[in-house]
Amino acid sequence: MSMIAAFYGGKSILITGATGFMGKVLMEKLLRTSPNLKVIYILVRPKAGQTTQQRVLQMLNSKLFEKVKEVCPNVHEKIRAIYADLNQNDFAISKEDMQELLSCTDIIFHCAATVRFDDPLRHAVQLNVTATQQLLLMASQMPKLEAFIHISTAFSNCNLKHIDEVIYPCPVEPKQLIDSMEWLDDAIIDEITPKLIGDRPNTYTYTKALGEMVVHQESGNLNIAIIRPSIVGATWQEPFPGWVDNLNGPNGLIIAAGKGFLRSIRAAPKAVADVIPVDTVVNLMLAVGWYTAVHRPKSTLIYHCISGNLNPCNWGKMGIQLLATFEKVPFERAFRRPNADFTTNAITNQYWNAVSHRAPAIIYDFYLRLTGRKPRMTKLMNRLLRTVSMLEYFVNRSWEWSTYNTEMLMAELSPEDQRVFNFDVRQLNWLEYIENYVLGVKKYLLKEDMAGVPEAKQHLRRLRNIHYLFNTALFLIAWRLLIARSQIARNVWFFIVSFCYKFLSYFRASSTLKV
Ligand SMILES: CCCCCCCCCCCCCCCCCCCCCC(=O)SCCNC(=O)CCNC(=O)[C@H](O)C(C)(C)COP(=O)(O)OP(=O)(O)OC[C@H]1O[C@@H](n2cnc3c(N)ncnc32)[C@H](O)[C@@H]1OP(=O)(O)O
Ligand SMILES: NC(=O)C1=CN([C@@H]2O[C@H](COP(=O)(O)OP(=O)(O)OC[C@H]3O[C@@H](n4cnc5c(N)ncnc54)[C@H](OP(=O)(O)O)[C@@H]3O)[C@@H](O)[C@H]2O)C=CC1
Repeated sequence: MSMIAAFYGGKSILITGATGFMGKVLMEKLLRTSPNLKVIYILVRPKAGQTTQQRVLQMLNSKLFEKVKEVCPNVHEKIRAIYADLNQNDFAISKEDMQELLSCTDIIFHCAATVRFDDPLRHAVQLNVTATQQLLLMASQMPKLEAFIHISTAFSNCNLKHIDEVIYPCPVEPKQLIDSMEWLDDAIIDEITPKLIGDRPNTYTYTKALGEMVVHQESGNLNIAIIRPSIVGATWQEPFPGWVDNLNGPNGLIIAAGKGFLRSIRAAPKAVADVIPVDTVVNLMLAVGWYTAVHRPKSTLIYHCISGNLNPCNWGKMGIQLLATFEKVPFERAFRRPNADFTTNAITNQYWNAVSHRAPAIIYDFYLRLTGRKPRMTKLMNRLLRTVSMLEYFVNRSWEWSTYNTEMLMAELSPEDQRVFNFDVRQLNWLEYIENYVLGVKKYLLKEDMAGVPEAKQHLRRLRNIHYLFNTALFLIAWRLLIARSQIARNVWFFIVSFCYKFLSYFRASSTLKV
């Protein structure tokens, strides 16, 4: 019997960010392995015209939750959605709901965050710092609370090369920053943002670091742990391989590469691609929740959830495997044939962006205009290149994270728990994982049917022929223009033609002699 699964039995668990990528997988695993848990409270806001209840229903009816319904048919009853907006005071939770949360919660998993790299500092501070502070305040009023698990990111200290399982000091006091956000206007905040974030690449990593500092400062008597996952990718094994549901991290780029929009990237092929499957992160979260509540470590432990030091894969290898999979199971209606060129040189990158990305987009828009349709490819390409430029920081560097706490925890688990809550990434086969990842992107993000694969392959063959034709035509035109303008080119041309003629004559003469 799994000790961890038994631990969650009968518990009331509060999850923030449950509608997000990680939150959904966490809920699914909890319900599947501990169907006798008491309740999962989730803080949900209405969104895109849907009420909180509608959102939860839609989520539970998705493919991700199909398996869990077999072991826990009353899954709807186990989840209690609470209207909340983490940007509001007291999260805009009603008095009755707040009372219930305060008196009943046993464990908190704090996953909610803004993960956008370009969020204005005010918004990122509000969600990643102030909301964490408010949640800690709430937690301190929960008499039954056994553990508070805070999800940060391995990149919160990405300005360092080697990162230990400690909280590093921030150049600014989080409380001072929170206070200043109240009286500074947006224009001034935007102006000082680059100075504040310093050598971090964006407001996301900066505010996640501040969030950790707040957790450290306001932990009081709470039993707290911090988990720092690296780049979270599709599921590895559970509930089934390859599940993804948003365009963050590698997902958007896999689509862009598979559809042939993105054919080269400024990235170091040897840099470690520190991707970690979402189910691995969730298994570690649940193990940490159990360990923190049961063993009550004296200080806040930080756990790095990364793949690089145990089972490294690099971007070059990932690119090759992606191409091999696109070959086997291509995405439908590709714009161009997939390709994955890497360069670390900024000028070469500009060149490839112009030739391989912008020029085809302009030509395609010209074709759309000619056929009476609205041009759209240039706009799409500019947006994609902007996204790629924001991710470049993470694909041109490697980091080293120490993993003593994660390894200690692995050793603490019983063999059964090591199996059910497996977070040992050494067992991951990258080639298989990447293949399933691409299949998952195709099925769950692009909603493409496998029946369309032969047609997609046919389409790629057509694109290859168009590519050859286009290149031949371009070469002939360029050559013709050169011959018209340059005596040297003309001489070279006559030399090649006469050489070929002589070669053919010799070949014909020698074959006649043999006869
Ligand atoms: C040559 C080929 C290559 C070969 C292959 C080589 C290997 C390939 C492997 C790949 C290497 C992976 C490197 C990963 C590094 C991750 C590092 C993470 C480190 C930290 C991890 C964390 O701790 S935390 C999670 C990370 N946090 C994000 O990852 C959010 C990012 N994101 C945003 O910060 C905003 O998204 C941003 C971008 C501002 C746009 O902002 P924006 O306002 O312009 O756009 P919006 O987001 O509003 O979206 C507008 C439309 O773009 C669509 N779209 C959104 N994202 C898209 C996307 N990535 N690719 C395409 N399309 C995307 C969206 O679906 C909308 O489509 P529509 O308009 O049709 O609805
Ligand atoms: N994905 C990754 O690669 C990595 C993620 N992380 C961390 O993991 C955690 C989860 O990330 P992930 O699941 O990928 O992120 P998502 O963007 O998928 O989910 C974010 C969640 O936060 C919720 N949220 C955002 N704003 C509010 C608000 N004002 N009120 C209530 N809820 C809100 C979202 O709700 P809604 O659905 O309403 O928008 C959503 O449920 C984050 O803390 C992130 O920093 C760390 C490393 C890597």
